[in-house]
Amino acid sequence: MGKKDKSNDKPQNKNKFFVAVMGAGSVGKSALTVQFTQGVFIDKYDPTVEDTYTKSFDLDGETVCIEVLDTAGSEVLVAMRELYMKNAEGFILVYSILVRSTFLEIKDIVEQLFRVKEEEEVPIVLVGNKIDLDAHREVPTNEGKSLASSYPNCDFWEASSKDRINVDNVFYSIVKRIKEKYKNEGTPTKEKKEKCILM
Ligand SMILES: Nc1nc2c(ncn2[C@@H]2O[C@H](COP(=O)(O)OP(=O)(O)OP(=O)(O)O)[C@@H](O)[C@H]2O)c(=O)[nH]1
Repeated sequence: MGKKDKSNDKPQNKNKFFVAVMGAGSVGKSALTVQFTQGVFIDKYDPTVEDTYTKSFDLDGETVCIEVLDTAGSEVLVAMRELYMKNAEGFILVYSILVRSTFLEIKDIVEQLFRVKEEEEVPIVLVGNKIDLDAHREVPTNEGKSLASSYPNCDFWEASSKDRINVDNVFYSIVKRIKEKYKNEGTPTKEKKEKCILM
C-alpha cells in the first residue's frame, strides 16, 4: 500500500491495460491470444519470439483496450521474462491440461513474478488450455483450481483456443483483476516512479 500513490491517477478512469501471456512452449499462448483478438484458431505451431496484439471491447458497460504481449515459451528466451514481468500489469499464465510439466512450470513462473514485482498482490489468470482434448488430460481441473486459489487475486479457467471455450472469459477476467487491484491500491504513476529514483 505504502508504495502506491493514490492522489494523481483515478483507477476508475483508466481504460487501457497491459497484459503478458506466459507459460511453457506449445501450450497455446499464441492460439489463445489470436483467438481472442482476431477470432481465428491457428492450427500450425510456429514458436513465438514476442508479439503484441491489441483489442478494444466492452466490459461492464465501458470500453476497455487491452494490449497483449504474447511471450516465448522456449527455454532460450525465458531470460526475457523478467523484463515482461516488470512492465505488464496483469498476467495470463497458460499450461496445457495434456502435459503435467507445463502445469508444474507455472509455479516457477509465479515465484519469479512475485520476486520481480515485489508486491503482495499481482493480477493473474491461470488457464488450463486444450480442453477439447480432454480424453488425453494429465492435469485434473481441481489441481488447477486449487493452485489458483493459493495465490491472491488469481482467477482460473479451463479453455480451448481451438473451440473458443472460455477464451473471452480469460481476457475479461484479467482486466477485472487489474481493475480490482487498482481500486484497492490506486494506480502507480510516472511521477511516483521518478520520485523513487531521485530518493
Ligand atoms: N487441440 C488444441 N490445440 C491447440 C489449442 N491451443 C493451441 N493448440 C495447438 O498447439 C500448438 C501450439 O500452440 P501455440 O499457440 O503456438 O503455443 P505457444 O504456447 O504460443 O508456443 P510457444 O510460442 O512455443 O511458446 C499449435 O499447433 C496449436 O494449434 C487448443 O485449445 N486445442
